[in-house]
Amino acid sequence: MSAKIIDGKAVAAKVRGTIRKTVDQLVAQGKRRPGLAVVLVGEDPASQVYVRNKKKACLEVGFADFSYELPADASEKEVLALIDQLNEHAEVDGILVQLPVPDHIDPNKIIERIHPSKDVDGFHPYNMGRLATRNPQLAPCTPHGVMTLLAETGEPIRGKNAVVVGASNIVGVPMALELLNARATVTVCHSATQDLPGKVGEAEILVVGVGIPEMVKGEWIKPGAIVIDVGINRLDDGRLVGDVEFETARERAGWITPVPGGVGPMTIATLLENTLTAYKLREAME
Ligand SMILES: Nc1nc(=O)c2c([nH]1)NC[C@@H]1CN(c3ccc(C(=O)N[C@@H](CCC(=O)O)C(=O)O)cc3)C=[N+]21
Repeated sequence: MSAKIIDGKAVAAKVRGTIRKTVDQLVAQGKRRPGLAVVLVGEDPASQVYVRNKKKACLEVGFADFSYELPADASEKEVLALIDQLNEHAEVDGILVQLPVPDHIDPNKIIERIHPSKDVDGFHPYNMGRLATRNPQLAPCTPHGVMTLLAETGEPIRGKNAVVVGASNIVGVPMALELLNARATVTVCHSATQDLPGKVGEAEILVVGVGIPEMVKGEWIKPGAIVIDVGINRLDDGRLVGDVEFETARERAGWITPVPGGVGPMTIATLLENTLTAYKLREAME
């Protein structure tokens, strides 16, 4: 058996098309465009690529782009002052500070300074709390994008054994909450987990986000499982691979996401969805 491929690039393009239509309608009604501010501190080459992709997607759907590039030695105070300014900015609906930030800046301070109604990353404790209490407003983009990909398979989630490998604030934990809210039975594995292969082997839905190239082996996977690979690892030879050993995993899985072209493009499409949600929230308040 060979798994069906979940084409994240295609699903993301479809989502962008829907957003584009909504924006066109807003503009036709004489309303302003949704606005997204992406803030990059420093010159990390990978971050520069991601930020460029976000700006491109933002313009493609007709959003206004308010982007800022600060030098690597910008102080925490300066970044916080910029966030204060963007929190007040009438035409900015979403604020995203690209992570990681340089070492002299505390990422938690940055995340908590963004007003929750403009927190399109969904990283603020307010938005994480809303997700944890089953009343999500702006949910973290990668896990929410994964839910869109799962919906695309047409396979039910309710009652399934879901295993999340990785327990980070931005992927594993919100992913577990999303799956729990969809009524899966959720196991979260991390670096202290015993018998990872055994746990993975019980997954009917497997989501892996650890940042270790090809760490989950194909032979661990339950035949027919849905495998979602959140990892994006650049190898020394330039190849881009996920956290799952793709070629062996696809022999056993029922569905699988590729890297690249799987979860990555969906994360950006979900960021645009969140920006539109933030716009609607603010417009209703005004
Ligand atoms: N505040 C913040 N929010 C983020 O959402 C955030 C962040 N910081 N820091 C870094 C990570 C990483 N991330 C990606 C988004 C899209 C792709 C993506 O589109 N990848 C393509 C191409 C990858 C490539 O060619 O390098 C793919 O997988 O097909 C990848 C990675 C968002 N992040």
